[in-house]
Amino acid sequence: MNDTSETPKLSWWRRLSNGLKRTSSSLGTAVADLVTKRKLDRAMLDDIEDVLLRADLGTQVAVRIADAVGAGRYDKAISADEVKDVVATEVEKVLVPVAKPLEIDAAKKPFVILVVGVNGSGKTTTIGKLSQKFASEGRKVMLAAGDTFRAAAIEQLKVWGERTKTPVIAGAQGSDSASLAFNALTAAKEQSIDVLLIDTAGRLQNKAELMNELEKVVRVIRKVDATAPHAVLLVLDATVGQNALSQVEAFHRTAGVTGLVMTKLDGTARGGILVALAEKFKLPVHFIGVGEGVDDLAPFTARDFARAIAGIES
Ligand SMILES: Nc1nc2c(ncn2[C@@H]2O[C@H](COP(=O)(O)OP(=O)(O)OP(=O)(O)O)[C@@H](O)[C@H]2O)c(=O)[nH]1
Repeated sequence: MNDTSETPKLSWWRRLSNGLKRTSSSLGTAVADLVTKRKLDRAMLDDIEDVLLRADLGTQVAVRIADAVGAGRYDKAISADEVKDVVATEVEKVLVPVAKPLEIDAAKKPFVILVVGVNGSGKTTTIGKLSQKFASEGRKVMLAAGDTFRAAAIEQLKVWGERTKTPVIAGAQGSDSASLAFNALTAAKEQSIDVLLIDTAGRLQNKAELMNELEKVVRVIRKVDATAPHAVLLVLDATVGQNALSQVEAFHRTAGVTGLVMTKLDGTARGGILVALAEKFKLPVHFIGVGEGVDDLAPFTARDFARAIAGIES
């Protein structure tokens, strides 16, 4: 898939900027169209604000960027590259405080990671990718197929388990996911596992019954280890746009989200939603997914993301 002569950093940059191409090119094209024909005035700044809003960056950030573009530039010609530079600088400022790696505390054995999110957001795929990453760091990993709703999710996790040579604790479809999580954590303790990744069934944030079930999973895990889960990762699908805001609110209230993973940034022109989330919730963003392959999940870095979204080359 990648040119092996490239350094890993460069190949990841290429994957990131390719992944964000739909967002950056619609933003870049719109900006280029706006700035070529006239000198900067209030109307142009309003248009730039609209372009940023369409990329889902959120009102506050869009206004701030438009103000920064305008500062000292009224009645002068401005290039698209200048605007992109301002976008990148301002977006990076919002993202720096949230770009935090997921720290695995080796004193917690196992370090329990609960993975939550709405249906189809990419939880199971993300768990597979993380399992590969942790195993490659020499950690003993175990997976718990807590998405007992969907037979396909259990199978999908087993495939990832085989691929990454990771044990998978699974029950029958329809079995109680809280008791499965309990059994998995007990087994992980017995087997001196370093990281236990628990999958959960996708649930809509406004379905009280399913959200209560998630609370139960957390309560039951704590019977085995009062300090667990040590991380609660909310997996968000970037293509849902503004709906991600209410997902974060509801899952944070129910399960105490400690960090975000945003997937499918390759499939949307609205990748700016990550910036709006960072501005509003200030929750750590650990990883982003820009494809279905095992290498398409990477630690989140503010500068790279900001430059990629602004459409700046390398
Ligand atoms: N393009 C793209 N597709 C992704 C990414 N992450 C996951 N997917 C795809 O999204 C689909 C749903 O992913 P799953 O991992 O099954 O989602 P889930 O959250 O476990 O789904 P439920 O079990 O229904 O809740 C699959 O086809 C994945 O291959 C990504 O970063 N980019």
